[in-house]
Amino acid sequence: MNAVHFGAGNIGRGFIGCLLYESGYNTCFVDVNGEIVDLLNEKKEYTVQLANATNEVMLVKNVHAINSLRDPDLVVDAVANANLVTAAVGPNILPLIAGLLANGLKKRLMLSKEPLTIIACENMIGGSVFLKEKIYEQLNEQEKSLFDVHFSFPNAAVDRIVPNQTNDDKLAVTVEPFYEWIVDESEISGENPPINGVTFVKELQPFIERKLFTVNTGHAVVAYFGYLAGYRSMHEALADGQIKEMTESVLRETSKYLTTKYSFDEQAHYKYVQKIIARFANPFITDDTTRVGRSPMRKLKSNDRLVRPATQYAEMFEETPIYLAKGIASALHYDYLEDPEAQEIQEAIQQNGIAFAIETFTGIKADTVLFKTVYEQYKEMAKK
Ligand SMILES: NC(=O)c1ccc[n+]([C@@H]2O[C@H](COP(=O)([O-])OP(=O)(O)OC[C@H]3O[C@@H](n4cnc5c(N)ncnc54)[C@H](O)[C@@H]3O)[C@@H](O)[C@H]2O)c1
Ligand SMILES: O=P(O)(O)OC[C@@H](O)[C@@H](O)[C@H](O)[C@H](O)CO
Repeated sequence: MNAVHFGAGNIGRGFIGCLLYESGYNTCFVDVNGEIVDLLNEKKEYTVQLANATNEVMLVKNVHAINSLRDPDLVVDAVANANLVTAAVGPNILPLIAGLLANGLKKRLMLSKEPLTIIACENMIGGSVFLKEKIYEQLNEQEKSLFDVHFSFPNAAVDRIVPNQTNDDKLAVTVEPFYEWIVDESEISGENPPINGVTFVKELQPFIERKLFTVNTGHAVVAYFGYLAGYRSMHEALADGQIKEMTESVLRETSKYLTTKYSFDEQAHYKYVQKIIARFANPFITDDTTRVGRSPMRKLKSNDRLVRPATQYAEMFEETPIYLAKGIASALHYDYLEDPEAQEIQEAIQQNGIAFAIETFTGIKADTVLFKTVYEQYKEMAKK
């Protein structure tokens, strides 16, 4: 079985590649990082080490790679011959891989009538459907109808903390032991693709919201509160009692929203939250506040981890989630020089003021109490 995976980065090698190998696939990574591509082609294997007391190391074999900038035609051929396509490139990059995927899938239709599943493994709601939309922008009506018959794009939720890597071996990845990959099988035509470790569900929404608004909301606020307090590592940030307490308060707000909306058992959800906070504090992992806080424009979007639970909470309970508002305000303060999105936000604030920035980046309506609270929290933080 052949798998093509776009993005040979942290989650690509450290999670998806690992499960694909264990499931018996030959995996072709597609990436624009020439060094990683060349190393994968030279070694044809890499290691994944668990960040726990065992330090267990797994060898991932049967891999090679294509540099999509250098050899786009090879990518088209690889997609045409694939039994499964996955991606973990980041939501902002999905539109950039859509063209090659469209060409690969068109070519595949000439070679095979077998159904094919394409899964975007990104931290976003509706990632695979978003990729599908970007691919369909490149098709005529007849091609769209054929794609509808042969290809499915089930949304997914992926969870495993994989920090930026600092190993001497550039291919080696250290990952937390925990993982979860949930795929919406209601969107799959034909058989579910055989992937060890994947949970197929009939309705993804509760799972992706639970993951995004617990793991990623909690992670993001530790990163932003931590960065503003001068911490560069997630450990330092979490060791600060005030930040830990504020993070727990944020997660109490998302828990109230999630358990009400999806009727989750409150005790079971509380345990889920505690487990996640313990994962953030895993002493065997070193993670940076600037990795976790990366791309604040993306993280502040109305459908993402900060604003969506806040607006939903405000609507559902007719009360303002004060700690989520603090989290949003802290993301608006995030000014890391090496993050272009952080710089864009800071420039917008300098040129047009914070009210403009809140409206522009979060989409929160100016006449709401939530807007006013974010505004006040931003000003309050600026005094410190
Ligand atoms: N790292 C984690 O803990 C984690 C966990 C769950 C989900 N995710 C999600 O997985 C996705 C990737 O995150 P990551 O941490 O692996 O990031 P990463 O930066 O380590 O990996 C992204 C990879 O995509 C490659 N890339 C960039 N442009 C490309 C293009 N045009 N074509 C092909 N490849 C391209 C990059 O070179 C890089 O190797 C994100 O959506 C992230 O939210 C990450
Ligand atoms: O990847 P991002 O930028 O959406 O979010 C940063 C981290 O919160 C994220 O990568 C987590 O480590 C991951 O989602 C854990 O499953």
